[in-house]
Amino acid sequence: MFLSTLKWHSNATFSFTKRFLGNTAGYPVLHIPRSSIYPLGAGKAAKPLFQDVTWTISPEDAWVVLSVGTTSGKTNLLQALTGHLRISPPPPPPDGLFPFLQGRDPHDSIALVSFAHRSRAAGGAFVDFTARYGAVREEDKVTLRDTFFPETAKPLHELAIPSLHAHPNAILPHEVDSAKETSRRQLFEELVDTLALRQFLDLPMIALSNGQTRKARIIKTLLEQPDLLILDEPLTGLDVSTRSLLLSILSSLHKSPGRPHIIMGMRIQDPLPDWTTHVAIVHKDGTIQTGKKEDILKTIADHIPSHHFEGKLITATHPSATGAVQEQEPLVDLDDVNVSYGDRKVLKNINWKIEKNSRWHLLGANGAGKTTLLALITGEHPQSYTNSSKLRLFSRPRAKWPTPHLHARIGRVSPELHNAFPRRKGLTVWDAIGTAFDGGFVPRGRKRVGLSEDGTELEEGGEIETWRLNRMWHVLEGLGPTAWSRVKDREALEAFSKRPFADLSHGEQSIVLLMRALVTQPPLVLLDEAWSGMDEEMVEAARKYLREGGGLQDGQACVVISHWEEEVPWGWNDGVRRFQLIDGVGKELFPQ
Ligand SMILES: Nc1ncnc2c1ncn2[C@@H]1O[C@H](COP(=O)(O)OP(=O)(O)OP(=O)(O)O)[C@@H](O)[C@H]1O
Repeated sequence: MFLSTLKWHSNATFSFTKRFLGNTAGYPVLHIPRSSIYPLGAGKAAKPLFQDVTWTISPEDAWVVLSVGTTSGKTNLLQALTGHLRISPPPPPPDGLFPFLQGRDPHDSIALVSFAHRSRAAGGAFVDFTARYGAVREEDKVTLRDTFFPETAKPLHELAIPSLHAHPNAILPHEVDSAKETSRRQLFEELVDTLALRQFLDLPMIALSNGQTRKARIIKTLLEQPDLLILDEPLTGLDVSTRSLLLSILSSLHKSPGRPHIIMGMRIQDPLPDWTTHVAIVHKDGTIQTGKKEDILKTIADHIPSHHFEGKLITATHPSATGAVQEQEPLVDLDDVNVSYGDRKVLKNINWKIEKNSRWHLLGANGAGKTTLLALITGEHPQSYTNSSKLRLFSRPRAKWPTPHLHARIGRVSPELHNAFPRRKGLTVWDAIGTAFDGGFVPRGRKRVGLSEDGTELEEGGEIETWRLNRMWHVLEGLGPTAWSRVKDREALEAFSKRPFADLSHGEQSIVLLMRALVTQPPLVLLDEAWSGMDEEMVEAARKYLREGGGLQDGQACVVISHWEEEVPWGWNDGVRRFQLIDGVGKELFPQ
Protein backbone atom coordinates (compact mmCIF):
# COMPACT_ATOMS: atom_id res chain seq x y z
CA MET A 1 0.00 0.00 0.00
CA PHE A 2 2.75 2.38 1.01
CA LEU A 3 4.80 1.65 -2.08
CA SER A 4 1.89 2.11 -4.40
CA THR A 5 1.09 5.40 -2.71
CA LEU A 6 4.61 6.61 -3.36
CA LYS A 7 4.42 5.47 -6.95
CA TRP A 8 1.15 7.23 -7.33
CA HIS A 9 2.63 10.40 -5.90
CA SER A 10 5.32 10.64 -8.50
CA ASN A 11 2.93 9.93 -11.35
CA ALA A 12 0.23 12.16 -10.05
CA THR A 13 2.60 15.02 -9.58
CA PHE A 14 3.64 14.54 -13.17
CA SER A 15 0.10 14.48 -14.46
CA PHE A 16 -0.94 17.54 -12.58
CA THR A 17 2.09 19.74 -13.18
CA LYS A 18 1.59 19.60 -16.91
CA ARG A 19 -1.68 21.30 -16.59
CA PHE A 20 -1.11 23.70 -13.75
CA LEU A 21 1.78 25.80 -14.95
CA GLY A 22 -0.27 28.95 -15.39
CA ASN A 23 1.74 32.16 -15.08
CA THR A 24 -0.14 33.65 -12.17
CA ALA A 25 2.41 32.97 -9.46
CA GLY A 26 2.54 35.61 -6.76
CA TYR A 27 -1.08 36.75 -6.91
CA PRO A 28 -3.13 35.89 -3.81
CA VAL A 29 -5.43 32.96 -4.30
CA LEU A 30 -8.22 34.67 -2.37
CA HIS A 31 -8.66 38.20 -1.14
CA ILE A 32 -11.55 39.53 0.93
CA PRO A 33 -10.47 43.02 2.08
CA ARG A 34 -13.21 43.65 4.64
CA SER A 35 -16.66 42.56 3.69
CA SER A 36 -19.78 41.05 5.13
CA ILE A 37 -21.45 37.99 3.67
CA TYR A 38 -25.21 37.66 3.16
CA PRO A 39 -27.60 35.02 1.83
CA LEU A 40 -28.35 35.58 -1.85
CA GLY A 41 -31.41 37.78 -2.28
CA ALA A 42 -31.25 39.14 1.29
CA GLY A 43 -32.38 42.78 1.51
CA LYS A 44 -30.23 45.71 2.57
CA ALA A 45 -31.44 45.56 6.16
CA ALA A 46 -30.66 41.85 6.46
CA LYS A 47 -28.26 40.64 9.12
CA PRO A 48 -25.11 39.25 7.56
CA LEU A 49 -24.15 35.62 8.10
CA PHE A 50 -20.54 36.75 8.50
CA GLN A 51 -19.44 40.20 9.50
CA ASP A 52 -16.29 42.16 8.63
CA VAL A 53 -14.47 39.27 7.04
CA THR A 54 -10.83 39.95 6.23
CA TRP A 55 -9.13 37.01 4.60
CA THR A 56 -6.18 36.65 2.25
CA ILE A 57 -4.75 33.36 1.02
CA SER A 58 -1.25 33.37 -0.46
CA PRO A 59 -0.34 30.84 -3.14
CA GLU A 60 1.91 28.75 -0.91
CA ASP A 61 -0.64 28.45 1.96
CA ALA A 62 -2.66 25.33 2.77
CA TRP A 63 -5.87 26.36 4.57
CA VAL A 64 -8.30 24.42 6.68
CA VAL A 65 -11.65 25.93 7.70
CA LEU A 66 -13.19 24.88 11.04
CA SER A 67 -16.37 25.88 12.88
CA VAL A 68 -16.59 26.47 16.61
CA GLY A 69 -20.03 26.35 18.21
CA THR A 70 -21.84 26.09 14.87
CA THR A 71 -22.16 23.20 12.46
CA SER A 72 -23.22 25.19 9.41
CA GLY A 73 -20.68 28.04 9.60
CA LYS A 74 -17.85 26.28 7.82
CA THR A 75 -20.11 24.97 5.06
CA ASN A 76 -21.67 28.42 4.57
CA LEU A 77 -18.29 30.08 4.30
CA LEU A 78 -17.14 27.59 1.67
CA GLN A 79 -20.42 28.13 -0.19
CA ALA A 80 -19.66 31.88 -0.18
CA LEU A 81 -16.45 31.15 -2.07
CA THR A 82 -18.36 29.36 -4.78
CA GLY A 83 -20.83 32.16 -5.40
CA HIS A 84 -23.74 30.84 -3.33
CA LEU A 85 -23.71 33.84 -0.97
CA ARG A 86 -23.33 37.58 -1.55
CA ILE A 87 -20.10 39.26 -0.48
CA SER A 88 -20.60 42.95 0.20
CA PRO A 89 -18.80 45.14 -0.64
CA PRO A 90 -17.46 42.78 -3.29
CA PRO A 91 -13.66 42.52 -3.53
CA PRO A 92 -12.66 45.30 -5.92
CA PRO A 93 -11.87 44.75 -9.60
CA PRO A 94 -9.78 44.03 -11.54
CA ASP A 95 -8.51 41.25 -9.26
CA GLY A 96 -11.78 40.46 -7.48
CA LEU A 97 -12.20 37.59 -5.04
CA PHE A 98 -9.66 35.31 -6.71
CA PRO A 99 -6.74 37.48 -7.89
CA PHE A 100 -4.69 34.46 -9.03
CA LEU A 101 -7.23 33.71 -11.75
CA GLN A 102 -6.30 36.94 -13.57
CA GLY A 103 -9.50 37.12 -15.51
CA ARG A 104 -10.09 33.38 -16.01
CA ASP A 105 -13.64 32.24 -15.38
CA PRO A 106 -14.06 30.97 -11.78
CA HIS A 107 -16.65 28.49 -13.04
CA ASP A 108 -13.99 26.70 -15.05
CA SER A 109 -11.28 27.02 -12.43
CA ILE A 110 -12.81 26.34 -9.03
CA ALA A 111 -14.35 23.07 -7.89
CA LEU A 112 -16.20 22.30 -4.67
CA VAL A 113 -16.65 18.78 -3.31
CA SER A 114 -19.22 18.66 -0.57
CA PHE A 115 -21.24 15.80 0.79
CA ALA A 116 -23.99 18.06 2.07
CA HIS A 117 -27.34 16.42 2.68
CA ARG A 118 -30.38 16.89 0.45
CA SER A 119 -31.78 20.36 0.66
CA ARG A 120 -35.44 21.23 0.92
CA ALA A 121 -35.25 22.14 -2.75
CA ALA A 122 -34.71 18.46 -3.42
CA GLY A 123 -38.35 17.87 -2.52
CA GLY A 124 -40.43 16.67 0.36
CA ALA A 125 -40.98 13.09 -0.64
CA PHE A 126 -39.33 10.14 0.99
CA VAL A 127 -36.82 8.53 -1.34
CA ASP A 128 -36.93 4.73 -1.36
CA PHE A 129 -33.34 3.94 -0.46
CA THR A 130 -34.05 0.23 -0.19
CA ALA A 131 -34.36 0.12 -4.00
CA ARG A 132 -30.65 -0.66 -3.93
CA TYR A 133 -31.27 -4.13 -2.60
CA GLY A 134 -34.00 -5.19 -4.98
CA ALA A 135 -33.93 -6.05 -8.66
CA VAL A 136 -32.21 -3.17 -10.42
CA ARG A 137 -34.80 -1.08 -12.26
CA GLU A 138 -34.13 0.17 -15.80
CA GLU A 139 -33.54 3.74 -14.59
CA ASP A 140 -31.13 2.53 -11.93
CA LYS A 141 -28.94 0.59 -14.34
CA VAL A 142 -26.66 3.51 -15.00
CA THR A 143 -23.16 2.55 -13.93
CA LEU A 144 -20.50 4.36 -11.95
CA ARG A 145 -18.53 4.82 -15.18
CA ASP A 146 -21.59 6.20 -17.06
CA THR A 147 -22.26 8.63 -14.26
CA PHE A 148 -18.84 10.01 -13.51
CA PHE A 149 -16.44 8.96 -16.22
CA PRO A 150 -18.39 8.34 -19.45
CA GLU A 151 -15.40 9.41 -21.53
CA THR A 152 -13.49 6.36 -20.28
CA ALA A 153 -16.00 3.88 -21.71
CA LYS A 154 -14.36 1.30 -23.93
CA PRO A 155 -15.77 0.92 -27.46
CA LEU A 156 -18.02 -2.12 -27.63
CA HIS A 157 -16.41 -3.30 -30.83
CA GLU A 158 -13.18 -2.34 -32.49
CA LEU A 159 -15.10 -1.11 -35.54
CA ALA A 160 -16.51 1.50 -33.23
CA ILE A 161 -13.06 3.11 -33.13
CA PRO A 162 -13.35 5.92 -35.70
CA SER A 163 -9.65 5.90 -36.58
CA LEU A 164 -10.09 2.50 -38.19
CA HIS A 165 -12.32 4.00 -40.86
CA ALA A 166 -10.79 7.44 -41.25
CA HIS A 167 -8.21 8.65 -43.75
CA PRO A 168 -4.71 8.12 -42.29
CA ASN A 169 -3.84 11.84 -42.50
CA ALA A 170 -7.11 13.21 -41.20
CA ILE A 171 -7.05 15.08 -37.84
CA LEU A 172 -9.79 13.58 -35.79
CA PRO A 173 -11.82 15.71 -33.37
CA HIS A 174 -10.81 13.59 -30.43
CA GLU A 175 -7.13 14.32 -31.12
CA VAL A 176 -7.55 18.07 -30.78
CA ASP A 177 -6.77 18.23 -27.10
CA SER A 178 -5.21 14.84 -26.87
CA ALA A 179 -2.31 15.82 -24.59
CA LYS A 180 -4.72 17.06 -22.01
CA GLU A 181 -6.90 14.02 -22.49
CA THR A 182 -3.93 11.68 -22.14
CA SER A 183 -2.88 13.26 -18.86
CA ARG A 184 -6.45 13.16 -17.65
CA ARG A 185 -6.79 9.52 -18.62
CA GLN A 186 -3.51 8.70 -16.89
CA LEU A 187 -4.68 10.45 -13.77
CA PHE A 188 -7.99 8.59 -13.93
CA GLU A 189 -6.24 5.22 -14.13
CA GLU A 190 -3.96 6.11 -11.20
CA LEU A 191 -6.75 7.42 -8.99
CA VAL A 192 -9.10 4.53 -9.71
CA ASP A 193 -6.40 2.05 -8.67
CA THR A 194 -5.17 4.04 -5.70
CA LEU A 195 -8.66 4.43 -4.28
CA ALA A 196 -9.59 0.83 -5.18
CA LEU A 197 -12.55 1.59 -7.43
CA ARG A 198 -11.61 -0.26 -10.59
CA GLN A 199 -13.73 -3.34 -9.93
CA PHE A 200 -16.82 -1.18 -9.31
CA LEU A 201 -16.62 0.97 -12.46
CA ASP A 202 -19.18 -1.03 -14.37
CA LEU A 203 -21.56 -1.76 -11.50
CA PRO A 204 -24.86 0.15 -11.32
CA MET A 205 -24.49 3.30 -9.20
CA ILE A 206 -27.23 2.07 -6.93
CA ALA A 207 -25.09 -0.94 -5.97
CA LEU A 208 -22.23 1.14 -4.62
CA SER A 209 -21.56 1.59 -0.95
CA ASN A 210 -21.51 5.08 0.53
CA GLY A 211 -17.76 5.27 0.70
CA GLN A 212 -17.39 4.00 -2.86
CA THR A 213 -19.71 6.71 -4.17
CA ARG A 214 -17.84 9.39 -2.23
CA LYS A 215 -14.51 8.23 -3.58
CA ALA A 216 -15.93 8.40 -7.12
CA ARG A 217 -17.11 11.98 -6.57
CA ILE A 218 -13.72 13.03 -5.29
CA ILE A 219 -11.97 11.43 -8.28
CA LYS A 220 -14.34 13.14 -10.69
CA THR A 221 -13.49 16.51 -9.18
CA LEU A 222 -9.74 15.83 -9.25
CA LEU A 223 -10.07 14.94 -12.93
CA GLU A 224 -11.51 18.37 -13.63
CA GLN A 225 -8.05 19.61 -12.61
CA PRO A 226 -9.34 22.79 -11.02
CA ASP A 227 -6.99 25.64 -10.13
CA LEU A 228 -8.65 25.90 -6.73
CA LEU A 229 -10.06 22.82 -5.06
CA ILE A 230 -12.45 23.32 -2.14
CA LEU A 231 -13.38 20.24 -0.13
CA ASP A 232 -16.00 20.27 2.63
CA GLU A 233 -15.41 17.37 5.05
CA PRO A 234 -13.93 15.09 2.41
CA LEU A 235 -13.06 12.41 5.00
CA THR A 236 -16.65 11.80 6.09
CA GLY A 237 -17.74 8.21 5.46
CA LEU A 238 -14.28 7.06 4.38
CA ASP A 239 -12.53 4.22 6.17
CA VAL A 240 -9.24 4.77 7.96
CA SER A 241 -6.94 3.65 5.16
CA THR A 242 -8.88 5.54 2.48
CA ARG A 243 -8.71 8.66 4.65
CA SER A 244 -4.95 8.49 4.83
CA LEU A 245 -4.69 7.72 1.09
CA LEU A 246 -6.84 10.70 0.25
CA LEU A 247 -4.80 12.96 2.52
CA SER A 248 -1.61 11.70 0.82
CA ILE A 249 -3.09 12.47 -2.58
CA LEU A 250 -4.05 15.97 -1.44
CA SER A 251 -0.66 16.49 0.19
CA SER A 252 1.03 15.43 -3.05
CA LEU A 253 -1.13 17.87 -4.99
CA HIS A 254 -0.36 20.62 -2.54
CA LYS A 255 3.38 20.06 -2.87
CA SER A 256 3.57 19.64 -6.63
CA PRO A 257 4.82 22.68 -8.60
CA GLY A 258 1.82 23.62 -10.73
CA ARG A 259 -0.61 22.42 -8.15
CA PRO A 260 -4.22 23.28 -7.56
CA HIS A 261 -4.64 25.37 -4.42
CA ILE A 262 -6.59 23.54 -1.74
CA ILE A 263 -9.00 24.81 0.92
CA MET A 264 -10.45 22.12 3.12
CA GLY A 265 -13.38 22.29 5.56
CA MET A 266 -12.94 19.89 8.45
CA ARG A 267 -14.63 19.06 11.74
CA ILE A 268 -12.91 20.49 14.76
CA GLN A 269 -12.40 17.04 16.21
CA ASP A 270 -10.49 15.76 13.14
CA PRO A 271 -6.70 15.76 13.16
CA LEU A 272 -5.42 18.47 10.81
CA PRO A 273 -3.21 17.25 7.94
CA ASP A 274 0.41 18.04 8.86
CA TRP A 275 0.83 20.16 5.75
CA THR A 276 -1.84 22.64 6.92
CA THR A 277 -0.23 26.07 7.27
CA HIS A 278 -3.24 28.28 8.06
CA VAL A 279 -6.61 27.96 9.72
CA ALA A 280 -9.86 29.93 9.45
CA ILE A 281 -12.29 29.55 12.33
CA VAL A 282 -15.94 30.36 11.84
CA HIS A 283 -17.48 31.37 15.17
CA LYS A 284 -21.12 31.10 16.11
CA ASP A 285 -21.54 34.89 16.21
CA GLY A 286 -20.57 35.16 12.54
CA THR A 287 -17.03 36.37 13.11
CA ILE A 288 -14.18 34.69 11.31
CA GLN A 289 -10.71 34.37 12.73
CA THR A 290 -7.90 33.68 10.29
CA GLY A 291 -4.18 33.16 10.68
CA LYS A 292 -1.25 30.81 10.98
CA LYS A 293 -2.14 27.36 12.27
CA GLU A 294 -0.11 27.58 15.49
CA ASP A 295 -1.47 31.00 16.45
CA ILE A 296 -5.09 30.14 15.77
CA LEU A 297 -5.05 26.73 17.43
CA LYS A 298 -3.76 28.29 20.64
CA THR A 299 -6.79 30.55 20.80
CA ILE A 300 -9.27 27.69 20.51
CA ALA A 301 -7.43 25.15 22.66
CA ASP A 302 -10.53 24.69 24.80
CA HIS A 303 -12.51 23.41 21.84
CA ILE A 304 -9.99 20.91 20.62
CA PRO A 305 -10.67 17.44 21.90
CA SER A 306 -8.11 16.02 24.22
CA HIS A 307 -8.62 12.55 22.75
CA HIS A 308 -9.68 11.38 26.12
CA PHE A 309 -11.53 8.39 24.81
CA GLU A 310 -11.13 5.02 26.41
CA GLY A 311 -11.49 3.12 23.16
CA LYS A 312 -7.92 1.92 23.22
CA LEU A 313 -7.65 0.83 26.87
CA ILE A 314 -7.40 -2.91 26.99
CA THR A 315 -7.91 -3.99 30.55
CA ALA A 316 -11.44 -5.31 30.66
CA THR A 317 -12.25 -8.95 30.50
CA HIS A 318 -15.22 -9.29 28.28
CA PRO A 319 -17.80 -11.94 29.25
CA SER A 320 -17.36 -13.69 25.93
CA ALA A 321 -13.61 -13.88 26.52
CA THR A 322 -14.13 -15.72 29.81
CA GLY A 323 -16.62 -18.08 28.31
CA ALA A 324 -19.58 -16.72 30.33
CA VAL A 325 -22.81 -18.18 29.04
CA GLN A 326 -25.47 -15.90 27.58
CA GLU A 327 -28.68 -17.60 28.58
CA GLN A 328 -31.25 -15.42 26.93
CA GLU A 329 -32.11 -15.88 23.30
CA PRO A 330 -30.28 -13.19 21.30
CA LEU A 331 -32.22 -10.36 19.68
CA VAL A 332 -30.48 -11.16 16.41
CA ASP A 333 -28.94 -14.50 15.46
CA LEU A 334 -27.22 -14.96 12.10
CA ASP A 335 -26.08 -18.47 11.42
CA ASP A 336 -24.00 -18.91 8.25
CA VAL A 337 -25.71 -16.12 6.34
CA ASN A 338 -24.68 -15.30 2.75
CA VAL A 339 -25.53 -12.52 0.33
CA SER A 340 -24.45 -12.49 -3.29
CA TYR A 341 -25.30 -10.70 -6.52
CA GLY A 342 -24.72 -13.17 -9.31
CA ASP A 343 -21.14 -14.32 -8.84
CA ARG A 344 -20.32 -11.48 -6.49
CA LYS A 345 -20.42 -12.62 -2.88
CA VAL A 346 -20.69 -9.64 -0.57
CA LEU A 347 -21.42 -11.48 2.71
CA LYS A 348 -19.81 -14.85 3.32
CA ASN A 349 -20.98 -17.29 6.01
CA ILE A 350 -21.70 -14.67 8.62
CA ASN A 351 -22.21 -15.87 12.20
CA TRP A 352 -23.17 -13.14 14.60
CA LYS A 353 -25.39 -12.87 17.68
CA ILE A 354 -26.59 -9.60 19.13
CA GLU A 355 -27.72 -10.12 22.72
CA LYS A 356 -29.88 -7.89 24.90
CA ASN A 357 -27.90 -5.10 26.56
CA SER A 358 -24.92 -5.65 24.27
CA ARG A 359 -22.95 -2.80 22.69
CA TRP A 360 -21.28 -3.46 19.35
CA HIS A 361 -18.93 -1.58 17.10
CA LEU A 362 -19.29 -2.93 13.55
CA LEU A 363 -16.10 -2.22 11.64
CA GLY A 364 -14.96 -2.67 8.06
CA ALA A 365 -13.46 -0.81 5.13
CA ASN A 366 -15.64 0.90 2.54
CA GLY A 367 -17.54 -1.78 0.65
CA ALA A 368 -16.85 -4.52 3.23
CA GLY A 369 -20.57 -5.23 3.63
CA LYS A 370 -21.64 -3.36 6.79
CA THR A 371 -24.71 -1.68 5.31
CA THR A 372 -25.74 -4.91 3.61
CA LEU A 373 -25.51 -6.73 6.94
CA LEU A 374 -27.69 -4.15 8.66
CA ALA A 375 -30.18 -4.30 5.77
CA LEU A 376 -30.58 -8.02 6.46
CA ILE A 377 -31.33 -7.30 10.11
CA THR A 378 -33.87 -4.59 9.28
CA GLY A 379 -35.46 -6.99 6.79
CA GLU A 380 -35.00 -4.51 3.94
CA HIS A 381 -32.72 -6.75 1.97
CA PRO A 382 -34.67 -9.21 -0.22
CA GLN A 383 -32.06 -11.87 0.55
CA SER A 384 -33.16 -11.67 4.18
CA TYR A 385 -36.02 -13.94 3.02
CA THR A 386 -33.79 -16.46 1.25
CA ASN A 387 -31.70 -16.57 4.43
CA SER A 388 -34.79 -16.72 6.62
CA SER A 389 -34.07 -20.01 8.38
CA LYS A 390 -30.57 -18.79 9.25
CA LEU A 391 -31.66 -15.34 10.29
CA ARG A 392 -33.55 -15.22 13.58
CA LEU A 393 -34.77 -11.81 14.57
CA PHE A 394 -36.35 -11.23 17.98
CA SER A 395 -36.74 -14.98 18.44
CA ARG A 396 -38.43 -15.74 15.14
CA PRO A 397 -37.18 -16.57 11.64
CA ARG A 398 -37.12 -13.46 9.47
CA ALA A 399 -39.98 -14.67 7.22
CA LYS A 400 -42.36 -14.74 10.21
CA TRP A 401 -42.05 -10.99 10.61
CA PRO A 402 -44.01 -8.50 8.51
CA THR A 403 -41.33 -5.88 7.75
CA PRO A 404 -43.14 -2.94 9.47
CA HIS A 405 -43.33 -4.99 12.69
CA LEU A 406 -39.59 -5.53 12.52
CA HIS A 407 -39.06 -1.82 12.01
CA ALA A 408 -41.07 -1.06 15.14
CA ARG A 409 -38.43 -3.02 17.09
CA ILE A 410 -35.44 -1.30 15.55
CA GLY A 411 -34.40 2.33 15.95
CA ARG A 412 -31.85 3.41 13.42
CA VAL A 413 -29.88 6.11 11.77
CA SER A 414 -28.01 5.70 8.50
CA PRO A 415 -26.64 7.90 5.72
CA GLU A 416 -29.31 6.46 3.42
CA LEU A 417 -32.09 7.36 5.86
CA HIS A 418 -30.58 10.80 6.43
CA ASN A 419 -30.50 11.42 2.74
CA ALA A 420 -33.96 10.05 2.08
CA PHE A 421 -35.78 11.67 5.02
CA PRO A 422 -38.43 14.09 3.73
CA ARG A 423 -37.61 17.80 3.92
CA ARG A 424 -41.25 18.83 3.61
CA LYS A 425 -42.17 22.42 4.25
CA GLY A 426 -43.80 22.65 7.65
CA LEU A 427 -42.23 19.46 9.05
CA THR A 428 -40.79 20.55 12.39
CA VAL A 429 -38.12 18.97 14.56
CA TRP A 430 -40.89 17.71 16.86
CA ASP A 431 -42.74 16.15 13.90
CA ALA A 432 -39.61 14.49 12.58
CA ILE A 433 -38.87 12.85 15.95
CA GLY A 434 -42.53 11.91 16.50
CA THR A 435 -42.76 10.00 13.20
CA ALA A 436 -40.80 7.23 14.94
CA PHE A 437 -43.88 6.14 16.92
CA ASP A 438 -45.64 5.01 13.74
CA GLY A 439 -42.40 3.93 12.06
CA GLY A 440 -43.24 6.07 9.02
CA PHE A 441 -42.23 9.45 7.74
CA VAL A 442 -45.49 11.37 8.04
CA PRO A 443 -46.35 12.99 11.39
CA ARG A 444 -49.63 11.67 12.75
CA GLY A 445 -51.89 12.30 15.67
CA ARG A 446 -53.17 15.32 17.51
CA LYS A 447 -49.91 15.82 19.36
CA ARG A 448 -47.80 14.50 16.48
CA VAL A 449 -46.63 11.50 18.47
CA GLY A 450 -48.40 8.89 16.36
CA LEU A 451 -51.67 7.00 16.55
CA SER A 452 -52.71 3.95 18.51
CA GLU A 453 -52.24 0.46 17.02
CA ASP A 454 -55.72 0.44 15.49
CA GLY A 455 -55.05 3.72 13.70
CA THR A 456 -57.22 5.91 15.95
CA GLU A 457 -56.16 8.95 17.98
CA LEU A 458 -54.43 8.24 21.28
CA GLU A 459 -56.53 8.84 24.37
CA GLU A 460 -55.88 12.43 25.45
CA GLY A 461 -53.82 12.46 28.64
CA GLY A 462 -53.87 8.64 28.64
CA GLU A 463 -50.96 6.44 29.61
CA ILE A 464 -49.58 5.95 26.10
CA GLU A 465 -49.79 9.59 25.10
CA THR A 466 -48.20 10.70 28.37
CA TRP A 467 -45.38 8.17 27.98
CA ARG A 468 -44.71 9.29 24.40
CA LEU A 469 -44.69 12.98 25.33
CA ASN A 470 -42.30 12.27 28.19
CA ARG A 471 -40.04 10.37 25.83
CA MET A 472 -40.10 13.27 23.35
CA TRP A 473 -38.85 15.64 26.06
CA HIS A 474 -36.34 13.12 27.31
CA VAL A 475 -34.58 12.87 23.93
CA LEU A 476 -34.91 16.62 23.36
CA GLU A 477 -33.33 17.38 26.72
CA GLY A 478 -30.63 14.74 26.29
CA LEU A 479 -29.68 15.62 22.73
CA GLY A 480 -31.16 19.08 22.00
CA PRO A 481 -29.21 22.35 21.95
CA THR A 482 -29.21 22.62 25.75
CA ALA A 483 -26.85 19.63 25.69
CA TRP A 484 -24.42 21.02 23.10
CA SER A 485 -24.69 24.79 23.06
CA ARG A 486 -24.49 27.48 25.68
CA VAL A 487 -28.25 27.97 25.61
CA LYS A 488 -29.64 26.19 28.63
CA ASP A 489 -33.25 27.33 29.06
CA ARG A 490 -36.37 25.36 28.33
CA GLU A 491 -37.70 28.10 26.02
CA ALA A 492 -34.76 27.61 23.70
CA LEU A 493 -35.48 23.89 23.65
CA GLU A 494 -39.12 24.52 22.80
CA ALA A 495 -38.07 26.92 20.05
CA PHE A 496 -35.72 24.24 18.68
CA SER A 497 -38.52 21.68 18.65
CA LYS A 498 -40.57 24.04 16.46
CA ARG A 499 -37.86 24.74 13.91
CA PRO A 500 -38.38 23.39 10.38
CA PHE A 501 -36.32 20.22 10.02
CA ALA A 502 -35.24 21.25 6.52
CA ASP A 503 -33.68 24.47 7.84
CA LEU A 504 -31.34 22.73 10.26
CA SER A 505 -27.64 22.28 9.55
CA HIS A 506 -26.45 18.84 8.54
CA GLY A 507 -25.19 18.11 12.08
CA GLU A 508 -28.45 19.29 13.67
CA GLN A 509 -30.44 17.06 11.31
CA SER A 510 -28.20 14.14 12.31
CA ILE A 511 -28.84 14.70 16.00
CA VAL A 512 -32.60 14.99 15.43
CA LEU A 513 -32.57 11.70 13.52
CA LEU A 514 -30.66 10.18 16.44
CA MET A 515 -33.47 11.39 18.75
CA ARG A 516 -35.94 9.73 16.36
CA ALA A 517 -34.02 6.44 16.57
CA LEU A 518 -34.06 6.47 20.37
CA VAL A 519 -37.43 7.97 21.25
CA THR A 520 -39.45 4.75 21.11
CA GLN A 521 -36.90 2.83 23.23
CA PRO A 522 -36.71 -0.03 20.75
CA PRO A 523 -34.96 -3.29 21.77
CA LEU A 524 -32.34 -2.80 19.05
CA VAL A 525 -30.68 0.47 17.97
CA LEU A 526 -28.55 0.58 14.80
CA LEU A 527 -26.43 3.70 14.44
CA ASP A 528 -24.73 3.79 11.05
CA GLU A 529 -22.57 6.93 10.64
CA ALA A 530 -24.92 8.63 13.11
CA TRP A 531 -22.43 11.41 13.90
CA SER A 532 -22.28 12.74 10.37
CA GLY A 533 -21.89 16.52 10.25
CA MET A 534 -22.01 16.92 14.05
CA ASP A 535 -19.51 19.20 15.73
CA GLU A 536 -17.44 18.10 18.70
CA GLU A 537 -19.97 19.33 21.28
CA MET A 538 -22.78 17.40 19.59
CA VAL A 539 -20.73 14.22 19.30
CA GLU A 540 -19.82 14.53 22.97
CA ALA A 541 -23.48 15.14 23.97
CA ALA A 542 -24.59 12.11 21.94
CA ARG A 543 -21.87 9.89 23.41
CA LYS A 544 -22.76 11.04 26.91
CA TYR A 545 -26.48 10.51 26.42
CA LEU A 546 -25.90 7.00 25.10
CA ARG A 547 -23.38 6.08 27.81
CA GLU A 548 -24.91 7.51 30.93
CA GLY A 549 -27.73 9.92 30.12
CA GLY A 550 -30.50 7.36 29.85
CA GLY A 551 -30.33 7.27 26.06
CA LEU A 552 -30.31 3.47 26.25
CA GLN A 553 -32.31 1.64 28.89
CA ASP A 554 -31.96 -1.78 30.39
CA GLY A 555 -32.37 -4.49 27.79
CA GLN A 556 -31.68 -2.41 24.72
CA ALA A 557 -28.83 -3.45 22.42
CA CYS A 558 -26.95 -1.02 20.21
CA VAL A 559 -24.72 -1.43 17.15
CA VAL A 560 -22.58 1.51 16.06
CA ILE A 561 -20.97 1.73 12.65
CA SER A 562 -18.30 4.37 12.45
CA HIS A 563 -14.97 4.72 10.72
CA TRP A 564 -13.86 6.89 13.66
CA GLU A 565 -12.95 4.85 16.72
CA GLU A 566 -13.34 7.88 18.99
CA GLU A 567 -16.97 8.34 18.02
CA VAL A 568 -18.03 5.02 19.50
CA PRO A 569 -19.49 5.82 22.92
CA TRP A 570 -17.99 2.75 24.61
CA GLY A 571 -14.48 1.37 24.93
CA TRP A 572 -13.37 -2.15 25.88
CA ASN A 573 -13.66 -1.04 29.51
CA ASP A 574 -17.36 -0.52 29.03
CA GLY A 575 -17.77 -3.96 27.52
CA VAL A 576 -18.13 -2.92 23.89
CA ARG A 577 -17.68 -5.78 21.45
CA ARG A 578 -16.25 -5.46 17.97
CA PHE A 579 -17.38 -7.30 14.88
CA GLN A 580 -15.23 -6.79 11.82
CA LEU A 581 -16.04 -7.43 8.18
CA ILE A 582 -13.23 -7.92 5.71
CA ASP A 583 -14.46 -8.40 2.15
CA GLY A 584 -17.69 -9.91 3.40
CA VAL A 585 -16.11 -12.25 5.96
CA GLY A 586 -17.02 -11.44 9.57
CA LYS A 587 -15.28 -12.14 12.85
CA GLU A 588 -15.38 -10.84 16.38
CA LEU A 589 -12.27 -9.01 17.59
CA PHE A 590 -11.05 -9.36 21.15
CA PRO A 591 -8.79 -7.14 23.26
CA GLN A 592 -5.15 -8.12 22.83
N1 LIG B 1 -27.03 -4.66 -6.09
C1 LIG B 1 -25.72 -4.90 -5.98
N2 LIG B 1 -25.01 -5.51 -6.98
C2 LIG B 1 -23.69 -5.77 -6.87
N3 LIG B 1 -22.94 -5.40 -5.80
C3 LIG B 1 -23.57 -4.78 -4.80
C4 LIG B 1 -24.96 -4.49 -4.82
N4 LIG B 1 -25.29 -3.85 -3.67
C5 LIG B 1 -24.14 -3.77 -2.96
N5 LIG B 1 -23.12 -4.32 -3.63
C6 LIG B 1 -21.71 -4.41 -3.21
O1 LIG B 1 -21.68 -4.95 -1.91
C7 LIG B 1 -20.54 -4.48 -1.22
C8 LIG B 1 -20.92 -4.10 0.19
O2 LIG B 1 -21.62 -2.85 0.20
P1 LIG B 1 -22.03 -2.14 1.55
O3 LIG B 1 -22.81 -0.92 1.21
O4 LIG B 1 -22.68 -3.14 2.44
O5 LIG B 1 -20.61 -1.72 2.12
P2 LIG B 1 -20.27 -0.90 3.45
O6 LIG B 1 -19.35 -1.77 4.26
O7 LIG B 1 -21.51 -0.43 4.12
O8 LIG B 1 -19.43 0.33 2.84
P3 LIG B 1 -19.31 1.91 3.27
O9 LIG B 1 -18.41 1.96 4.47
O10 LIG B 1 -18.64 2.51 2.09
O11 LIG B 1 -20.69 2.43 3.51
C9 LIG B 1 -19.99 -3.31 -2.03
O12 LIG B 1 -18.78 -3.69 -2.67
C10 LIG B 1 -21.07 -3.04 -3.05
O13 LIG B 1 -20.54 -2.58 -4.28
